[in-house]
Amino acid sequence: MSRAPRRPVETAAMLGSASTEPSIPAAVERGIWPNGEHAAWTSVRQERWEGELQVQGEIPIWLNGTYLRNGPGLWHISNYHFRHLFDGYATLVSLHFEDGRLTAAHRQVESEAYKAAKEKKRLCYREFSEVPNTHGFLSYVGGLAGLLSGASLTDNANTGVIQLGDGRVVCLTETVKGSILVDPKTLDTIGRFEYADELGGLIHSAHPIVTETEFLTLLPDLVWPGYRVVRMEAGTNERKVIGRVECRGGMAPGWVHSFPVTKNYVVVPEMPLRYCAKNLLRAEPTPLYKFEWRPEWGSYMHVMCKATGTLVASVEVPPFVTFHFINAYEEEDEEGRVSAIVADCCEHYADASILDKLRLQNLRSCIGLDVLPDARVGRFRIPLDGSSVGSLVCALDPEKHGRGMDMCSINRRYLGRPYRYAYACGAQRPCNFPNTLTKIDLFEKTSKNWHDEGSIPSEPFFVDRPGSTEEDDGVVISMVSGKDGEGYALILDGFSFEEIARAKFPYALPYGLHGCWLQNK
Ligand SMILES: CC(=O)/C=C/C=C(C)/C=C/C1=C(C)CCCC1(C)C
Ligand SMILES: CC(/C=C/C=O)=C\C=C\C=O
Ligand SMILES: [Fe+2]
Repeated sequence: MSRAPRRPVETAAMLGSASTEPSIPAAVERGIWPNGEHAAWTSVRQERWEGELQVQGEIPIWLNGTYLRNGPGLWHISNYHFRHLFDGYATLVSLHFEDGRLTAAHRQVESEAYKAAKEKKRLCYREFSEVPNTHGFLSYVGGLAGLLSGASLTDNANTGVIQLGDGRVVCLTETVKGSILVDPKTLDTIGRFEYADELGGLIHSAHPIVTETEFLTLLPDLVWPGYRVVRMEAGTNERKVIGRVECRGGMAPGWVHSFPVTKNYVVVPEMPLRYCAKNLLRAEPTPLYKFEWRPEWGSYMHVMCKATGTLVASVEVPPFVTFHFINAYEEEDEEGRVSAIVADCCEHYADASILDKLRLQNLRSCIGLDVLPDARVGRFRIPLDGSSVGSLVCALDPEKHGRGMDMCSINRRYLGRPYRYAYACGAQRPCNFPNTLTKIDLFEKTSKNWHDEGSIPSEPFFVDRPGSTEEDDGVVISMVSGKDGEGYALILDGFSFEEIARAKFPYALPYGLHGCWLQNK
């Protein structure tokens, strides 16, 4: 049984084309998108492009380096259209700043999944919600074996991009095999990042914590429900286990898209949104995809000492749903002993329906409708005094960011330390997706917001000014998909949150997820 295409073939000639000149259909130039779609949710026009951008305003002369952003930018193969935002093949975008000038480029990441789809003109690996066609019992068994061995899992590294302490640049997703080395100058795919250890594991957190000295991540264990906390020293490919956390509740670990750290501790969240074996095996997606909602299994925060692997706390907390932790830090009592950990996240009021709201059909068809579920800065307090319960509250009035918020960054120098400012996408309602950029002041409990009607900005990424001493002394970079088929790189001042420069791309780029900054040495 072959699947019927869900939507008519799009105009964008994509798989296979490698032209460096943008070819923009006349209708798109006039701002009319095929099927009335927004550029944010329309597949990237071509495999690659690079060129200099004209800058309006002024790029600070100190901003010297490259901002890389990854995301799922291609949502169809031939005439087969993917369902979910997270299914798209990875599109890597770069903005290279030098002496006030800006050159940009984008290029598809050449994962095995992408190359096979291009060659065979069909889906060949399991993506976030898509499963390749199977026929009959034997292929069901084959599918099961492929899932258990990891052979059928995608390596489509579409979630983020990081720079390791030794300078290597890696695109990542939730599957371990989807760790792909790229050349940040050419955006060429170099090849798979091979972990030189025996840890195995098919999935990991999409958001490792990366510093100059180490890479920390979580490997969820679906067989013996728990998480291994692992560390890879900069300059090596070898992960070593720091320790293991057993799940407190239920038969499967919770989804760990991200996790927070403090100076001395790794925090392992155990969400009620759990991996689900039955849903992993299904060919057709459920509203919670590979997961299930199990609040009765409890919600927990575990705290592990980074140096020793000792579990120092494991507390029950109210149910929560988060993709992204913002930051965490240690609180001390009068004697200077660490008495609690504060961990902040983009929290969706324990409502997992946000996952299904990220279906492309919903994103494309509900523009302007107020269907974005509420979200807040959720602040956990995890006591380290032996208490069994932690708390979760709003860190500020969610109205300050339009009751929507996700896709956050901070000044990286404050990672794991007390901090004041978070940058995120927020909401100006009515909307079906975050459509503003917000700077949140967690001391004053206020915000500054940027909005361009009809536009969808991607994650605001804070870059600090070399030599700065104030936390918000720097710029915030975002890439914006405009409503009329235009797209631009946007630079906001970190302190005032006012626009200081923008530079138009030759054509709008789709929405992207996470980025990193590579400082020119
Ligand atoms: C883009 C993003 O934020 C998340 C992507 C998640 C992916 C690609 C998850 C893939 C998975 C499979 C292909 C099977 C196993 C489970 C799971 C990790 C959800
Ligand atoms: C786009 C997104 C999650 C991305 C994961 O990497 C969440 C958006 C939430 C909307 O409020
Ligand atoms: Fe993410």
